[in-house]
Amino acid sequence: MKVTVSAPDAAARAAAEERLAALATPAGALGRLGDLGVWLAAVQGVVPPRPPAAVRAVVFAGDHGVAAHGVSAYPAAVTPAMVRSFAAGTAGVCALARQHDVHLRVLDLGVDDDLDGIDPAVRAHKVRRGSGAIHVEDALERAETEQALATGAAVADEEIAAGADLLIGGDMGIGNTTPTAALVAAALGLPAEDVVGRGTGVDDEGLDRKTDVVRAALQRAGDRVDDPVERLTALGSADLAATVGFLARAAERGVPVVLDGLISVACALTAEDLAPGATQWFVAGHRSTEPAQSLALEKLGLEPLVDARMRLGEGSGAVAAVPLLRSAALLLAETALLSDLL
Ligand SMILES: Cc1cc2ncn([C@H]3O[C@H](COP(=O)(O)O)[C@@H](O)[C@H]3O)c2cc1C
Ligand SMILES: O=C(O)c1cccnc1
Repeated sequence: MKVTVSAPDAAARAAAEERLAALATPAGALGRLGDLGVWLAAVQGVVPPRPPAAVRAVVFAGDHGVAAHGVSAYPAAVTPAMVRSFAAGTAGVCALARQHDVHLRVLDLGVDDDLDGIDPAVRAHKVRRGSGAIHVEDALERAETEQALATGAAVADEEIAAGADLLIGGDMGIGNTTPTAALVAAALGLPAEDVVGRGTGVDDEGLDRKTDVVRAALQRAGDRVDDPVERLTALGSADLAATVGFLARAAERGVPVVLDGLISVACALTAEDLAPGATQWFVAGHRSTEPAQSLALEKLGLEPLVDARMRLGEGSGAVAAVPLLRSAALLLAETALLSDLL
């Protein structure tokens, strides 16, 4: 099930590069903001680019079987509690989203709770409760992976139909830095020790347990991980597969995406396997403290915009980068040309 992705507009990129070089600034003085303006022109197909005005973020929530095996500093009960907090607008990313005028919605793909009383729209896409503990069993049945991938793609279509000109996929799910570290290790052919980080802040014993879980999961999955759908079935979860489907569909539809931390970037790495070329539509919002995120970004050839030692997830690092994207577009649009001043 390969997805076809077109390249961003090469003529717009070339024209934007030319305009950037002609601005009344010393050559290269805008640094990453200059590159970002050029990228925006290429993905929008217009020079100068428009500042993204309809930025829409979706938080994909789900629980992870490994959470019962000492891999997180927090209990799984936090996941449904946080989903209620997202719905109430009180999660960390909600404050950032309000500040930067980003539309945010949360969807339960696999929370291990019925979430009684919550807005039914939040639960409408649920695939299952929780996922298999990946060191002992598959995370999902293959049909569930396919359902979650299709759901994520449909959600991207909904957001694009609502007018999105920039998309963000966020995450909520205690334990999710374990399967995402495993997804990165599997995609890059790296051992567990290289990818595992402290997530919410596990101590040294927790880090050892987490490394053992990832090692056992990789061993158990074997070469099934060569196929991205099998990789998600063995090592992922419904929320992660939906995020992959969401990112792949955004690229297929030619809508740019700002990536977040480990969860987002691990899903982008998987989306690139499913939809070769998808990364051309992605920009890295921030650098997480998780080692697997940096390894995956390097593989994708992406350099993060913000490096603020954040490790929250939720899409927060991506939302925090939105003002830089808007600034980059405005700089390219509103700065005079040096030749007009002399
Ligand atoms: C209160 C709270 C809010 C969060 N918001 C995002 N995460 C993040 O931390 C978790 C991943 O880390 P680990 O793999 O160590 O469990 C996920 O829920 C992720 O969304 C949170 C975690 C907590 C505790
Ligand atoms: O990198 C992330 O997104 C991250 C890190 C720790 C915990 N939750 C998310």
